[in-house]
Amino acid sequence: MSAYALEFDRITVTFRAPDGEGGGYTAVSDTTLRIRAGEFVSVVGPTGCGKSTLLNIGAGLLDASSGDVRVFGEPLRGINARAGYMFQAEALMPWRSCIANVMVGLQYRGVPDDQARAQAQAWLERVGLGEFGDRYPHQLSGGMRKRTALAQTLALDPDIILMDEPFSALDVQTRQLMENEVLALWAAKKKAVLFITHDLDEAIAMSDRVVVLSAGPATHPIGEFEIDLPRPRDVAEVRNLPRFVELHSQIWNVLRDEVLKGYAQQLRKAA
Ligand SMILES: Nc1ncnc2c1ncn2[C@@H]1O[C@H](COP(=O)(O)OP(=O)(O)OP(=O)(O)O)[C@@H](O)[C@H]1O
Repeated sequence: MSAYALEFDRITVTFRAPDGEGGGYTAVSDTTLRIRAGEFVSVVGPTGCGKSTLLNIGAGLLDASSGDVRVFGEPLRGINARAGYMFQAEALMPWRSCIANVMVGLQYRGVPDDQARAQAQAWLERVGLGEFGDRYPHQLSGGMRKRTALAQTLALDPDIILMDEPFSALDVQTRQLMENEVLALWAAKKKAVLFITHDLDEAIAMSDRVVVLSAGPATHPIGEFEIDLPRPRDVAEVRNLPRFVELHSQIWNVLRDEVLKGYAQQLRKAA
C-alpha cells in the first residue's frame, strides 16, 4: 500500500469563463502535494487563492483540468469514498435531531438503525455531547453544532479527513476548545488530515506540516515547513513556545507578500 493517503500530482484547475469565451481562470497551477497516512497537513494561503479548489479536487467533487489525484496509491475517480469532509458552512439538517444527524451517513451506508444509533451515541459522547442527542441544531450553540458535525464526519471512520476552515465562524475560546478536541481525536486514530485555513497560528498549532500557497491566479505551493513542536499539544499553550514563534516568523516571511497580493486582487475584483 502507498505510504501516501492522498497525492496531488501536478494538478492544474482552469475554470471556464462564464460566457464560454476567453481562456478562463486558472485557479491552481501545477501543484504537487502529498499527505502521508496519519499525517496532519495544513494549507495556508491568501484569501481567494485556491485552497478550497484544491480540497474539492481531493474530495473528488471537482475534476482537475490536468494532473492526477491518488488515494492510497489508487487513481481517484469520482467521489473520494475514503475521505470525510467538514466545511465552514453548517451541514446539519435542521429537521433531524443531533443524533439523527450523526447517524445519517451510517444509514446511507446500510448500517442497521440500532447499530447506527449506538455508534452515533458513542461519537456524541466522544465529542462531549452524550446528553444532547435529542436536541435539534437550532437548540445547540455554534460550538455544539460544530461538535455534532465533527461526530458526523468521524462516525464514518474515514481514512482521510478534509477540513475547510471548519472553525472560522467560532469565537476564539470555543475555537481553541474545538482545535484541541480535534487534535485529541486525531491522536487516538491517526488519520490523514488536510486542513485548510487562513489562520497561520491555527495551522502551526495543529499540524505536522504547513504548506504555503501563492496568491492566485495559478496558485501553487511556495513553501513547506515541518512543524517539529512536541505533541500532545494544547493549541493555546503551544503558541508561547519559542520554537512556535520562530516557525511563525519563518512562515510569515513567505506568506506576507502573498497575502498583500491576494488583498490587492480582491480590491481589484471588487472595483
Ligand atoms: N466554479 C468556479 N468558477 C469560476 N471561478 C471559480 C470557481 N470556483 C472558484 N473560482 C475562483 O477560483 C479562485 C480560488 O477560489 P477558492 O474558493 O478555491 O479560494 P480559497 O483560497 O479557498 O478562498 P477563501 O480563502 O476566500 O476561502 C477564486 O478566484 C475564485 O473566484
